Amino acid sequence: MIEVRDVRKSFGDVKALKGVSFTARDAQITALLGPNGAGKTTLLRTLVGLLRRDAGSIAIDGVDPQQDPMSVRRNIGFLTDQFGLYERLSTREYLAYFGQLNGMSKPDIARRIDQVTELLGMEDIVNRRSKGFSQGQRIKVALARTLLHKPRHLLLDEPSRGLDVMSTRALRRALVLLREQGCCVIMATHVMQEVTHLCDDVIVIAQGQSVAQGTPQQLCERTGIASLEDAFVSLVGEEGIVA
Ligand SMILES: Nc1ncnc2c1ncn2[C@@H]1O[C@H](COP(=O)(O)OP(=O)(O)OP(=O)(O)O)[C@@H](O)[C@H]1O
Repeated sequence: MIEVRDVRKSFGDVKALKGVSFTARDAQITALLGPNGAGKTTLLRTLVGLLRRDAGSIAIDGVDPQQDPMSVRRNIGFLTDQFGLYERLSTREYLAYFGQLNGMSKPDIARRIDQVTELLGMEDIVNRRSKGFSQGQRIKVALARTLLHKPRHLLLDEPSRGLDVMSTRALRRALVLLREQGCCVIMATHVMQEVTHLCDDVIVIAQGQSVAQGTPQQLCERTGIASLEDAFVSLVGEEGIVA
């Protein structure tokens, strides 16, 4: 479970987070919805302890990532917008390296590489070096790395960008499986269809503030609007300004 209370973060004069609060539960996929520049990436980076918050509290299964970053990172998979692939390593070598960093045994690593390769349909690239990989291929490798150690918490920053239809479906299947296994998934996305079909809970963030949380249906009921996309626009205002 991830609990966030009144988290604030500025970069100089830019107030990226101005008070974000929510709870993301285990065995749920929680969408983080917000306009460009709303603070989603900043929030995710703060949750894993890559950025220091200025104020507020964060508890990941009760642990503050600022107090104990290593223990939090062992239990988290984080897909960022920067994939950080090593071009001279094959996908298999790259995944094995991260498996070792996460303290997995060799047989475990070999088994999991086979599983994520099948899950994400990566058979064609698992033995290729990543130099020259397409955007979709790069994101698959990064996703595989994120899933390899079966993290208790999964934070995904726009995971389906650049994926083709088959890969998007594979990603959704992988997330549903993780949810069944009790994983707490938070996913920043702009794809409303993904939210409607996949997500149990939605956090709406605008201008650095959390403005609403609920199931897609609850957000529609709250705004009196049938479509989630229109409800979202109503909640954040046409210009991304909180209604
Ligand atoms: N390192 C930084 N230095 C200065 N400003 C930053 C930095 N990182 C983020 N910001 C600013 O903080 C605000 C929130 O940015 P963030 O990337 O978190 O938004 P986002 O919701 O992820 O946006 P998008 O949907 O466009 O990816 C923006 O105004 C951005 O310009």
